[in-house]
Amino acid sequence: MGILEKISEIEKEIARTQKNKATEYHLGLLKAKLAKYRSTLLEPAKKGGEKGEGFDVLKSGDARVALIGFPSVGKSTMLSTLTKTQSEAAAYEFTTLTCIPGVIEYKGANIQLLDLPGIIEGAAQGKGRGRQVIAVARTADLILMMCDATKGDLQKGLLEKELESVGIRLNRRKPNIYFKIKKGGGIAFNSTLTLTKVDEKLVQMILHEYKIFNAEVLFRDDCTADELIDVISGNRVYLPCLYVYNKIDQISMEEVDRIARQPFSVVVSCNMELNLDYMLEKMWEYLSLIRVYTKKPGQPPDFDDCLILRRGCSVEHVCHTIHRTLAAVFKYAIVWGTSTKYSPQRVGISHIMNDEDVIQVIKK
Ligand SMILES: Nc1nc2c(ncn2[C@@H]2O[C@H](COP(=O)(O)OP(=O)(O)OP(=O)(O)O)[C@@H](O)[C@H]2O)c(=O)[nH]1
Ligand SMILES: [K+]
Ligand SMILES: [Mg+2]
Repeated sequence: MGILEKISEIEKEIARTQKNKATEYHLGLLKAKLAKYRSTLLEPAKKGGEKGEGFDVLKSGDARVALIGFPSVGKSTMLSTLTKTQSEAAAYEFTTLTCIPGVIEYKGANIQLLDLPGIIEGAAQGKGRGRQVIAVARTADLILMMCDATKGDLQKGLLEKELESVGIRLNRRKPNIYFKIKKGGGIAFNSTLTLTKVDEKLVQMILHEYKIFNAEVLFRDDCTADELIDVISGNRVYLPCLYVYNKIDQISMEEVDRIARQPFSVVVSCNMELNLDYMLEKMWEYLSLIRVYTKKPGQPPDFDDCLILRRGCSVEHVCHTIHRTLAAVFKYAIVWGTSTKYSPQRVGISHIMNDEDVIQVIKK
């Protein structure tokens, strides 16, 4: 039996197994098996097989955004509208066959936008260019999942399932489970709170399925068996995702309103250039980017040129961005903006910066 058949067998068995207390362990075990087989699909393709030609685009700029969606939802139209790059758009499916990079200039940042071939159900198992597209998606900082607003909610669910099956977790946090393989001592299992979704026996069974007999496992949240499997597998990526519903020029106002209210969703029309500004604003927010302006002593801040950093970054990150040796000679900094109680305020190297703060670094 091939891997794909094994996967499909297990999926079928999971589907027909009723979920209750008596089947809990059996299901947990099946899920662990499924995760193991699926991870073999992530391994690079063998020589002579499918190659990633045209897909290994170099990362550039401050962040990378990947356009993922079914064929003909308007991905290429979006790239051509938002960047200086033109990507062929047409009414037939699979117009785009490789990865086409463009640059969005927004709030002083250069954001790399990647147009990709459409993906379909079964993409994760190699249908179309599915595996190459998914490999690129894993390298992105944000997924723009584009759906055709005229086609209802089906596309979203199918795409999520494809990405989910190859270990891409959208809009979710990493499970708060401490996990460490040991040389001996058996399985040390603990939790910091009462667990309602797994118990020690299930955890042991799942670990044994992975042939792990010595490990320390500490649940710091009421996590599920699936989340434990994610942690053990270790090759999961956690990405923010914005669902972009295109072609709203084709649907009723009521329908537009309904879709726009869904979580993580924006509605646009690339052809008519409707609501793209709002989408860019959301994209910026989901990327967690911030702008920091620098100021030299006795001079006004340099508002023409900002540093692009991630939310939560410290003065130390700012120093490294300015020059790699600056942190070593750092004495203190003066910051104007919303991150301080007073403006200006003297801060240390671990101070956390906010969007649009101004900073002056004082050297030793
Ligand atoms: N009505 C309408 N049509 C659109 C809109 N955006 C794109 N289209 C049309 O949708 C069709 C497909 O657009 P593409 O940009 O080629 O779609 P794609 O997702 O890149 O397609 P593939 O590369 O084949 O996966 C074209 O005929 C576009 O003109 C829109 O906002 N409204
Ligand atoms: K198309
Ligand atoms: Mg295209």
